[in-house]
Amino acid sequence: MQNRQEQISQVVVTAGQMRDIEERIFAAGMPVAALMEKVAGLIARRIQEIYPLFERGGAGVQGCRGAGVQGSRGVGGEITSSSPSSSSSPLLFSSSRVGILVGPGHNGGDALVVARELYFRGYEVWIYSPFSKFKELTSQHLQYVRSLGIPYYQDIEQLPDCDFLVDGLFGFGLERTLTDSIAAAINQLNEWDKPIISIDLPSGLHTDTGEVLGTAIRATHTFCLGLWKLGLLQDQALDYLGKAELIDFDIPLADVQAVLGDTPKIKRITPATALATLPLPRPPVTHKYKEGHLLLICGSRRYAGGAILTALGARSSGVGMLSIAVPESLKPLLVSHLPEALIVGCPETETGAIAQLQLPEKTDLSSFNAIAIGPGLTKDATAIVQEVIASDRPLIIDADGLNILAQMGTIPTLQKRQATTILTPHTGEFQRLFPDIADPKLDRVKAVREAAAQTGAVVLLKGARTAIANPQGLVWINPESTPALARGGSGDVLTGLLGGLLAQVVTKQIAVENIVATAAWWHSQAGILAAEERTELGVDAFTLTQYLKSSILFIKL
Ligand SMILES: NC(=O)C1=CN([C@@H]2O[C@H](COP(=O)(O)OP(=O)(O)OC[C@H]3O[C@@H](n4cnc5c(N)ncnc54)[C@H](O)[C@@H]3O)[C@@H](O)[C@H]2O)[C@@H](O)CC1
Ligand SMILES: Nc1ncnc2c1ncn2[C@@H]1O[C@H](COP(=O)(O)OP(=O)(O)O)[C@@H](O)[C@H]1O
Ligand SMILES: [K+]
Repeated sequence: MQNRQEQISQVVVTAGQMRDIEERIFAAGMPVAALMEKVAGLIARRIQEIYPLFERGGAGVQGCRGAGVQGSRGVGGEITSSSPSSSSSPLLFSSSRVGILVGPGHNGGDALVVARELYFRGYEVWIYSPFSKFKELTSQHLQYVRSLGIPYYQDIEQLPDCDFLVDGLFGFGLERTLTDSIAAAINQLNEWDKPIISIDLPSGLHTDTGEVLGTAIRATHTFCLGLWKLGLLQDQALDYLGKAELIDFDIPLADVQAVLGDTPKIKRITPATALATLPLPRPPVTHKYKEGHLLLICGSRRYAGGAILTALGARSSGVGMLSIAVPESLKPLLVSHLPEALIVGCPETETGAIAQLQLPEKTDLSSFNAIAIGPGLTKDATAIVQEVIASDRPLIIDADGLNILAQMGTIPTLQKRQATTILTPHTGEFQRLFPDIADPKLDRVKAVREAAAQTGAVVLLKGARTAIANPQGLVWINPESTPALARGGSGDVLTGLLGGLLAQVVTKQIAVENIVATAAWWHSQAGILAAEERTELGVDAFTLTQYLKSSILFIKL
């Protein structure tokens, strides 16, 4: 049984689902005001950790940015206080200065409670809200903070210079495109280039698609409340989120289950979900053919490197046996890079692509637990793509394999397949495969779901937040990655890794989409680790294969 924290960290909700979950909590007796108090208290405490009071005049300066106190646009404040962080000798404190952006709904209410708490902790607090009508609870909080003497501005130009801002303009209640003065204010706030902590989500983002509704706050931190909102896991939102974290406010799992129920779920891949699928530990008594036999079909005279990278990705998976079909002329090259693999040299077309599969004697496609085809093939390798699609083997199709599949007619071709099929397109390949599915850039999760439903395949749509769907509508999203992976060849490595993993576990009653999710997670974690050690510029595809093998990844778990 997974613990609560692990279960909560997998959950992804839409605005509608979040509203229904909250409704259940309120209907069960939790007062709305009490929940707001609790949530905002957690936010205020987290803010104090990230931006502790700026301390002046004593030893051990612990403030976040000295620049905030000098060179200010507006009034700087100084108070003498014995705050919880003071030592026995009285110190002079200069409070950190916070601008609180308040919207008309409960996102604004959360922000006002944060304002009050930070004020009492010694921060210098200013409130900005251009609205004249507020929800009742929000209005009460506004009245109270004003009674405390916290300055309140309706014109953005009047808001004094701050060290950081807290964005409580809109949360999941945003329904319409932002225009006019509020849009202008958001643009102005972004131009100030101050750190901004967004409550729940950066104001202006669509909660489900991550689309920018006119304009949006560019946050440095996003504190997602209670459960991960789907929009925060969509590529188009990433530029706006900064560092995103979940503020868990103890939503009962029973309420989450009651709302999400049996409907297909969207889930975040976590280290625990990835680990559960890895073929570890190995049984003590085993042999190479029991640990999976993968056939890779890849490469051409033109794209020899793609074959090497795919093969190195497969090697990193720990697969028991690796066979690699390449054009005959590439055989010496592959042997020199992967001495342990069985290299199958195949007859070539005039252009140097694989013309047909020529397996060794006593071997046919049924000898393999899985096949991965595509990287570096060129579009001249049509015959072999047709042959493996017609086979009954678990199959991964990538790169030129996908382009050939698109020419064959994606949906009618795949509907005939009985065995497992996995497609791993990037956005361009996806559009060629599925020209009738609405632009995947606008809602990647919806697009990948439709693709899986139409083909009966598991579809992995590559991107900054790779999304994986099975034909029943279950979606996994990879919540962590690095732009260091945006380099030629890193997709080839993923195909090999996934192939090797699939060959090892396909017979173990593990859901195929879980295997795909684990490969995507492993690939990204290796990229993150490599980028930490070598910067985002240091993760070429070959280096990535070295990091895939790093045991640190699994020791971390
Ligand atoms: N009830 C509570 O105590 C809790 C509050 N939470 C907070 O409440 C938020 C949701 O609150 P709400 O449902 O009030 O919604 P929001 O505060 O997100 O925004 C809704 C308000 O904005 C207005 N609005 C929507 N689109 C607009 C536009 N384009 N231009 C101008 N005004 C627009 C609506 O009329 C409404 O007044 C969450 O995001 C979260 O911050 C919860 O997360 C936690 C529990
Ligand atoms: N900005 C990014 N952030 C995280 N991962 C990325 C980013 N851009 C690309 N990737 C990952 O890098 C890989 C690129 O694959 P692909 O486009 O097939 O490249 P290639 O065909 O050159 O190998 C995919 O796994 C993708 O998810
Ligand atoms: K917000």
